[in-house]
Amino acid sequence: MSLYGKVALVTGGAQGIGRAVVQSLLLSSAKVAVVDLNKTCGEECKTQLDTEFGEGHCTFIQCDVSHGDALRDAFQSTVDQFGRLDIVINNAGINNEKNWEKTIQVNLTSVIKGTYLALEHMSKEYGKEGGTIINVSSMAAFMHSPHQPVYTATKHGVIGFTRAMADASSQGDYGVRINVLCPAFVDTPLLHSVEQEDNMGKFVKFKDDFKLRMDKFGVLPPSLIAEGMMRLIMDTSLNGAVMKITCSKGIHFHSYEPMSA
Ligand SMILES: NC(=O)C1=CN([C@@H]2O[C@H](COP(=O)(O)OP(=O)(O)OC[C@H]3O[C@@H](n4cnc5c(N)ncnc54)[C@H](O)[C@@H]3O)[C@@H](O)[C@H]2O)C=CC1
Ligand SMILES: CCCCCC(=O)CC\C=C/C=C/C=C/[C@@H](O)[C@@H](O)CCCC(=O)O
Repeated sequence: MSLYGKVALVTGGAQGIGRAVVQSLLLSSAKVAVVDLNKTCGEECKTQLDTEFGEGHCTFIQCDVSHGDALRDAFQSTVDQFGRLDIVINNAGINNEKNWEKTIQVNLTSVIKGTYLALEHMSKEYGKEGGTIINVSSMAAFMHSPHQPVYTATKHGVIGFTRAMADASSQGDYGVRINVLCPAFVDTPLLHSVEQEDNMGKFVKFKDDFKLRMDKFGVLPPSLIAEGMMRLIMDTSLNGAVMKITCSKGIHFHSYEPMSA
């Protein structure tokens, strides 16, 4: 299915998982706003994508997603440049147990803010045409470990928030599908931050345990996460889905017990 005429916004889109998703969106003919803190990486990314896809298909907006007004401006700038918004990927994330308050701001608060801003631009509640939102969590929300307590907490939070918002969307007739994606270990720069005391603080001493888990469970290519993301975007039957991507089971979904009294 083509995404011709659709406009996407990807936070943390300049490298890693976000960069792979941007590539897939452009290959499907969507227009894409790459929203990222890293100016150098973002500008390099745009130059490469302009060369590959031609100018005018993507834009780079430098923005710290944890600054609420800046994130609001990034959404507005996307709509100003491309005329509409249909797909929002709240992907930007960090792994910092030392500055754990920042980890909560980037990984959870900004995902909530990004979801609310997406709804302002896409929900029928606001007179808009509908759309789809994907929030990025992690398998860390299902398999906790001693080296990332706050990171793990934020990823649990992303799942709970997304599932509740998906119900709000269906019951409130927002016309917006809201799903969550949980990758296992992925080969990106973030994965290497686990070795650094600056990121992990006192939990850095558990890095060998982390590496053992990586050896045991394997490391996924970012392209497979992009493939899962495209499935969540294209499959219009999905709302409130929790997609997991692991080496052992590939792309699959978590199933929950039905709600009981
Ligand atoms: N790499 C992995 O093994 C896994 C990653 N994830 C999640 O996937 C998402 C993407 O991670 P990766 O691509 O691995 O990381 P990465 O570090 O390779 O890329 C993250 C991107 O987000 C940007 N970013 C960071 N803080 C930002 C901020 N405040 N405002 C705007 N942009 C910001 C960075 O500049 C970077 O371009 C994160 O939410 C992460 O928690 C989930 C499971 C596994
Ligand atoms: C240093 C920051 C990077 C953050 C890394 C993560 O977010 C990593 C995710 C953590 C755990 C991954 C576990 C993977 C397990 C699977 O391969 C599988 O064995 C689990 C199967 C369970 C299932 O799919 O239901």
